[in-house]
Amino acid sequence: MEWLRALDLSLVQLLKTEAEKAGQPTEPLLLMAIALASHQLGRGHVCVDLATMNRKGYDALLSLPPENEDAPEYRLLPSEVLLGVSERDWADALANPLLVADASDPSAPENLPLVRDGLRLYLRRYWRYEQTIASRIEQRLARQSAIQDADSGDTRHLAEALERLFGPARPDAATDWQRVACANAARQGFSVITGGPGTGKTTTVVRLLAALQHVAMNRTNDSRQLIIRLAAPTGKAAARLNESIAGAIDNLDLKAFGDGEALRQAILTEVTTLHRLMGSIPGSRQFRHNRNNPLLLDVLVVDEASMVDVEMMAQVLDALPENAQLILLGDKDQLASVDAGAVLGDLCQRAHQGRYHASTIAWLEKISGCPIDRQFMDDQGSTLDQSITLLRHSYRFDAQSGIGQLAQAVNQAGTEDQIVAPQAVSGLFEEGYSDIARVLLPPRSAEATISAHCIDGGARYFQNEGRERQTGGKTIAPPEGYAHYLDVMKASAPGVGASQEALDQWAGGVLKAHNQFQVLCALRRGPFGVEGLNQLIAQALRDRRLIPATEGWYAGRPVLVTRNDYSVGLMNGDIGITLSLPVEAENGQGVRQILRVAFPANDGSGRIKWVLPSRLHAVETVYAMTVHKSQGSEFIHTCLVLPDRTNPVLTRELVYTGITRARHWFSLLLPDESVFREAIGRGVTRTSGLRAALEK
Ligand SMILES: Nc1ncnc2c1ncn2[C@@H]1O[C@H](COP(=O)(O)OP(=O)(O)OP(=O)(O)O)[C@@H](O)[C@H]1O
Repeated sequence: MEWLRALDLSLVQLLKTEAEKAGQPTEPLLLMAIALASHQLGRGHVCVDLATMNRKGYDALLSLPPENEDAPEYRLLPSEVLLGVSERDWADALANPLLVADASDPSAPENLPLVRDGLRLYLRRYWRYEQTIASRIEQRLARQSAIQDADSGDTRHLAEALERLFGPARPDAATDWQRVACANAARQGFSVITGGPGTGKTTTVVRLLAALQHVAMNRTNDSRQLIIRLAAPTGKAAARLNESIAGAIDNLDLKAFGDGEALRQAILTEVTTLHRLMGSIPGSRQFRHNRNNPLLLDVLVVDEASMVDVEMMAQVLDALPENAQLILLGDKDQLASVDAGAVLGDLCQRAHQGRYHASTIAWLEKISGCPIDRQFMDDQGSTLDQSITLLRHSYRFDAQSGIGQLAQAVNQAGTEDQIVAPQAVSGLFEEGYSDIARVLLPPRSAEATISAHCIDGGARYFQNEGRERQTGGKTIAPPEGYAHYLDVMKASAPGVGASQEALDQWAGGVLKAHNQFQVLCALRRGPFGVEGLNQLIAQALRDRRLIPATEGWYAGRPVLVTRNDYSVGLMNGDIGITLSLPVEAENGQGVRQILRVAFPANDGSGRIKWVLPSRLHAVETVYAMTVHKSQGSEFIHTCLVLPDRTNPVLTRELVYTGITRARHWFSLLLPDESVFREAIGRGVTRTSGLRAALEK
């Protein structure tokens, strides 16, 4: 069983030895279950659901074969090894009191390495994370707030704030889900606001914060300003939110509030990363803030929550003060976290159905002033369902936007009810949208086609070569490729003795130009993976003399930080560009060039952080990056390259996440159309018991 990792096998060996030492024999089937639980964790599943083991398609759920293009043909796949093993057999094998605790048995020891819940088998640590998340969310949902009483002073102030922020109520108009989301999130200690790109999550949260501050600052007996903190899982996502929040706060019309400017100041908040917020301790999985040392805040907003794994989510929930409010923002349809769990996806599984109780609808209609269609009513809905609001209208992508249409169609393709057939999604590329293009790579000249596209942006593949495109009254510049930032870098390079300000301005311009284009791909290895594409694109740039013919560090090299590095203040996912600065030679004769890597400071200030290449230990060249790594980022022109063969990594969520990284242009490069169709027909199912735990 070559598909098991060394890590899985050593865990099995360790537990087998321990059990044998204690005189408890271990059944081969139990060892297999442990190996599978460990293997699945490595693939992002919080546990293994043994009840699904013999089902068709299980090998794919196990992500087999793995993404390595050269993966050997396995002699025996799990479905073959386990042929004929029944649920009864698994249940018998798990009955091992030395290794496996039964979650339904309150007297089971709390130090056993494994926990079973029915036929779901967990490594204990992950079981604990899931339980912590479920119980902390439940506690928050059970807490009554004054706002839930429709006649309280707080509720009157909330309705008043919504009216001032959104205008007079219009019970005859279509539902304004942003307004409903504000009301819904304000009424409880835990809430989720989810929606696709441009549906107004940031706009909504800024209004929500203004409404919450207005309520808090107008309490008669305990008036005070709330301590609000905003956080995102990566530095890049935090930086993007910092920018969009600052813009949304500036644009907020607060004239209707007597104390408008004070309110604006009260919601001005810097976005930080979750790691910084929690106080990471070098070399430890623990944070300074935990249950015994809670965070000092009243409201915590976590953006890009789809990227938060179970471990981080459990630690954040544990460190929240009891009375604080937690608001998760994110796109439920995006790829889940790199590490185990799919918390946002699990929580929002039924978001599109609403499932609001009649009492919830009555309250929301009264406070928000918006009518809510009865199709969203269901008295059988869970308490969790009441806390979730889905924003359903994209303000960024209108009906003319191919990116918006494509993202929506991909999302709906291959779902149980097959709203859109995968073929119909491919058909969108032929329907005359000006912002999307598909390039079928000819087998003999695939490399040359990719190279040319990445250098000049492939405007020729877009309608009217991408010229004179108007959106929202603005003209959009045609799509660029990597030649653009390299041109900007050379054309605006400062001379010797340039001031720090001039250098920063130059670097800022180059970084902005670099953000015009990014190649994304699904895999790491192979000619269509990060490694192959990085080499191909770098070579093409060298051949055109756009970058020097040197390996290692050179002017123009874009790098991606792959690990948080607190000593230089860089976070996983940060992108910097290597620049060559002219300095006077020490002997005063002539000029020499020194290399520095310029990163955006990522604090919304627009400042530049200059780092010596030798101080960067975990970076890689980033002409191409995986879609996974691109989460939380956005590029003006995003180019997604798919491989020539299908692979379990290629899923609907991956394609959707890739498309939604594009702001104005999206191009899809692929050797084989069927790979795209198969990818969007395959959804990611991450096994977890979170939803079940919350609905018990
Ligand atoms: N109610 C609205 N009316 C008009 N324009 C709006 C409204 N809500 C949002 N917008 C505009 O739509 C764009 C996207 O909004 P916003 O950035 O809040 O969305 P988002 O969901 O946070 O996007 P992202 O995909 O970046 O996460 C912005 O330009 C914003 O000004």
